[in-house]
Amino acid sequence: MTPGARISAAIEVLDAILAGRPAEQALLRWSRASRYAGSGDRAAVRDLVFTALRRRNSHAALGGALTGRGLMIGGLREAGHDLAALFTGQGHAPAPLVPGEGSGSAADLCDLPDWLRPLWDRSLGDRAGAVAAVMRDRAPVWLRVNTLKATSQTVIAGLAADAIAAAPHGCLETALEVLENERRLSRSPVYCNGLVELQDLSPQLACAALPIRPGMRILDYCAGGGGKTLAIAPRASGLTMVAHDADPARMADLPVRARRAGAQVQVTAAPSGAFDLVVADVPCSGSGTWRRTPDSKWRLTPTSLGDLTALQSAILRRAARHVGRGGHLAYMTCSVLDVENDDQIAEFLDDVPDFSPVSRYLWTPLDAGDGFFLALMERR
Ligand SMILES: C[S@@+](CC[C@H](N)C(=O)[O-])C[C@H]1O[C@@H](n2cnc3c(N)ncnc32)[C@H](O)[C@@H]1O
Repeated sequence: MTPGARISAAIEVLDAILAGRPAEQALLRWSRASRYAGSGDRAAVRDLVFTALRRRNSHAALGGALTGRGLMIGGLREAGHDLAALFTGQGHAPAPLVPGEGSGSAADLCDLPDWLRPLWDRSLGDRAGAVAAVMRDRAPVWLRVNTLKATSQTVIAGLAADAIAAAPHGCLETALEVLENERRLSRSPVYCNGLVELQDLSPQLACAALPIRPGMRILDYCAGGGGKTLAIAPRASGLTMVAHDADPARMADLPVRARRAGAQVQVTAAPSGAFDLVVADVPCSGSGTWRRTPDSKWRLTPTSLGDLTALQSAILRRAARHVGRGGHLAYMTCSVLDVENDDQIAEFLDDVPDFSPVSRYLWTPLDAGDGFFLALMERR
């Protein structure tokens, strides 16, 4: 596909997203209907679409309209492209610009929904503007070394053999940032043989901050695909790892992933008995991960956020019942919003007096990876 044809495709996909279709679905539909598009074309169109969604407000302002065409004009203007050379109307390129099109300004615009700004500002204080600005960019790719099978050094060497460059984080040696050729990862033996998992830095730091000792009984109460379960399993010997989720289908791949990682995990629909540590990685707005899923930033509404906070509160209380005396409860979200984080913990500690706070972390892209929250509490 020519550069102009890729832009036309991105315009079509963005229009479908603006009409309400989730981004992944819209991309998949376009890709199925466009057999002529190679893998490079699909990756390029995806990049154009995701960049436009990350910067939706400012690109719409620069492009003069909140439409696929407006977003692409705004994005290409911001990146300094020659619009006349791309919008030619020739072949599959978009129609030429009409006079005045694409002459808007985006000064002082923030790429967050307007209704969310007060919550965002209250949650992040003097970091609010800087975190919002970083969220306009692509997130780096991080790997977690599976220490049941490999060391960071062997992984780095194995990846290098596939021309993939990776480097460890200064504070957590088992977290590797992929610096070059990330698209080769899915075929690399290091990845296929379970020596690494794709996992952002911040949840890795959160799992590393959990108080884990050999022989503990640990319940991952919202296990989903098992990202936290598999990050915790290598941390000590003799752990009993139990994974639970209200939607068992979300855990369908967990046994295969655990086998590939060499980890022992019991999957259950009904956890029983007391645990030394219960992890509640609750459903959330994902506001810390909007670099990766930028369309969810525009889909979130005050109502859906209210529904989420009610669910988080209920899960936290249910998960707490499984913590034994002297055990810990770890509440996690990939959100930076107080209403999902500190406010939840403050209310919980007021309501459930046998828990006391131990520690609290809020990572943001300014100091780690995605936005991620962890509150650790102890049952007296
Ligand atoms: C943020 S995701 C978990 C991600 C997972 N821990 C990981 O690292 O891959 C939240 C999970 O909570 C589950 N969930 C929703 N309501 C729940 C409930 N009432 N009890 C337990 N799990 C619930 C969802 O099905 C979803 O899989």
